[in-house]
Amino acid sequence: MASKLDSPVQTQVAVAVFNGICNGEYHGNTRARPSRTRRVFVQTETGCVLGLELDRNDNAHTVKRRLQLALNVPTDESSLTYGDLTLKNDLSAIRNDSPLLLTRNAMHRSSSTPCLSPTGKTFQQGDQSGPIEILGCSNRFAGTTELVKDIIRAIKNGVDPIPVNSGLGGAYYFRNIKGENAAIVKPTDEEPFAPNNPKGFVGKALGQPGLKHSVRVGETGFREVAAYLLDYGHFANVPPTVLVKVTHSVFNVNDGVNRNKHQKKKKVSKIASLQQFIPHDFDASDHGTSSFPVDAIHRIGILDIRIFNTDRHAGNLLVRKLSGVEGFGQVELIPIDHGLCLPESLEDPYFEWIHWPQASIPFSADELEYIKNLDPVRDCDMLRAELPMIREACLRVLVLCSIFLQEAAAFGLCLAEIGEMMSREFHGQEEEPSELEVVCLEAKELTMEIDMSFFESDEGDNEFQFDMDCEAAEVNVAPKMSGLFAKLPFYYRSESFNEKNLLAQVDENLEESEIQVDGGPISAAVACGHKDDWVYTASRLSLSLKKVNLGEKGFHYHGGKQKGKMIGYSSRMIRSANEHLPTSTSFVKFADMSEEEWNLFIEKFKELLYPAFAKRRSRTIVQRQRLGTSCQF
Ligand SMILES: Nc1ncnc2c1ncn2[C@@H]1O[C@H](COP(=O)(O)OP(=O)(O)OP(=O)(O)O)[C@@H](O)[C@H]1O
Repeated sequence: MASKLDSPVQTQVAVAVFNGICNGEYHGNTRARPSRTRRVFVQTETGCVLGLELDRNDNAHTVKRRLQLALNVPTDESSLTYGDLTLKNDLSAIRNDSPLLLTRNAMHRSSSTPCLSPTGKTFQQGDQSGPIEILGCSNRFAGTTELVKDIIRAIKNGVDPIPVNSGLGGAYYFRNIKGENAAIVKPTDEEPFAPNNPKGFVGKALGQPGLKHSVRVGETGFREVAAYLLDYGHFANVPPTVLVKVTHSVFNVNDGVNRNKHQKKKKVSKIASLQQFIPHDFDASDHGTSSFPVDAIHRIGILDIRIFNTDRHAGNLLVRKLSGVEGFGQVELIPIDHGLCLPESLEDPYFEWIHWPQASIPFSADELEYIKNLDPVRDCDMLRAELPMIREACLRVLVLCSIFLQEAAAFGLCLAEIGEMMSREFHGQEEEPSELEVVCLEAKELTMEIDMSFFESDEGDNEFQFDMDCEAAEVNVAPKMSGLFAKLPFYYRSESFNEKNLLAQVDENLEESEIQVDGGPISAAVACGHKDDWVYTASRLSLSLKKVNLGEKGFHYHGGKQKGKMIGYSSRMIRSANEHLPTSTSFVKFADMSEEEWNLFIEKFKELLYPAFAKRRSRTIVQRQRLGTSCQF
């Protein structure tokens, strides 16, 4: 079959239930769907959305055959994916209203065949379904249904959406019948670097690593929804957010040479996040932060830590002045833009609040209670049910960060300390793993069986691979290691990289390190009740450092693969979906662990946390002593 993939996306055609059009069964949105069918939305890597009804007898092959008709691409040249799953045959895991991604296989992707896009005239018609459809039917979205109805009424009355100028991605204010902003809609194919980004940030296909390497292009939308769903009880004030299929002519479609040619003429359908518009006065970058309530910052910070937010800059905190006598001078904070949370592996997070004084004030009793009651396992189950396309690796980040938060808060660390432990430090061009990452590296080593033959130096590369047992290298290594060692918990550090000395150092440090817990100074070891674990941990130091390459370009962690075998395949096939992510930017990955390894890893992770917290606490005390009393609250 002759593929016509070399034509760029000329129209981003929404084909409502196009199989219905093909077989003459489609009767618009009013058709009662037989219970055995499910509707899915197939999104091509260029952002085109095709509605499709699945019959009970359908399998991946029959679906691809139907897509072949629409897109004129041979079925063996494309893959159909659903979150972590590459659909080979069975479609039973697919839920109603799910978005699937159709991508061309790598060998068929070249600059001369750039796009999967509908070709036949049959498919070049407007969407016959509603202008906005919520994907998923959970009662958690009940509040948003009215909002969507208001917007649909406005659209039908000619109140068009308005493009938002700020931000890097495509975004649109959808309005109510009075012309007031009611929601902000962000199409997934208009994100930064996505094919239809209207602001010039293009160049990647959906599913490829995006602005943040561990968040794929086209996958910020469900993250926005995840943040809302995780914000139980509206604790952090995330505005209601849903995933929608939305059809309108306002959206941007890049068209190669004739960019945006059809933008104003054609209705196109997109998968997008839709978030309630919250009227506000400014954002946190426009205003001094001293008036920001402590509890609002704590609540937003707690959310940011749970979801490992990599994008909490001041522009993503809206500020609303409270009116009335009681509210005079007070403000409300509204956190927005959670598209870069829950990365597939640990990155460098960004927490604007980290140096705000409010973040150094201890958590209140209510906040501690909220943190204690978090249940990451339940959170994952909820997200799997509501957002079945979410990747398992993202859920592992959620679990890890929730545990980290719970243990840190129970230990007595404040928000700023927890945020600092999660943040990387940069020395010149070099990026160092965060304290959290160092703990993860160690926990991973304790979890995995080490194949010593893995440790080989990279020939022809300037990077130095640290080998703790190589005494000859000690003198040279020490200066280079100082950066990492500064980050390592003190029980790891030793001048001579010798296990015996390490243990001695551990004991010495244990004696020296007195920390304040509940008002009284006690030794870190006693406070944590983990002294034996510490000794064990120190004896394993060599293992964790051996996989950290040090060189002029910084640290590179080589985890996951062992010589002669691949470790960590889970039954859910999550690793295969992770292959496109560049390794250089992540020190720690979770996708390459099997269920068993993951569970063991979490156990080890928990064991290692207390000494790391004690170390952080002692650093904080030293910092405060240096700064004097002016910083005390
Ligand atoms: N829920 C909301 N209510 C009111 N205004 C909003 C809301 N969400 C976003 N905005 C406004 O729209 C602008 C762009 O939104 P947003 O920052 O989410 O887009 P973005 O393209 O992801 O931006 P960035 O490049 O900063 O990541 C914001 O600066 C803010 O002014």
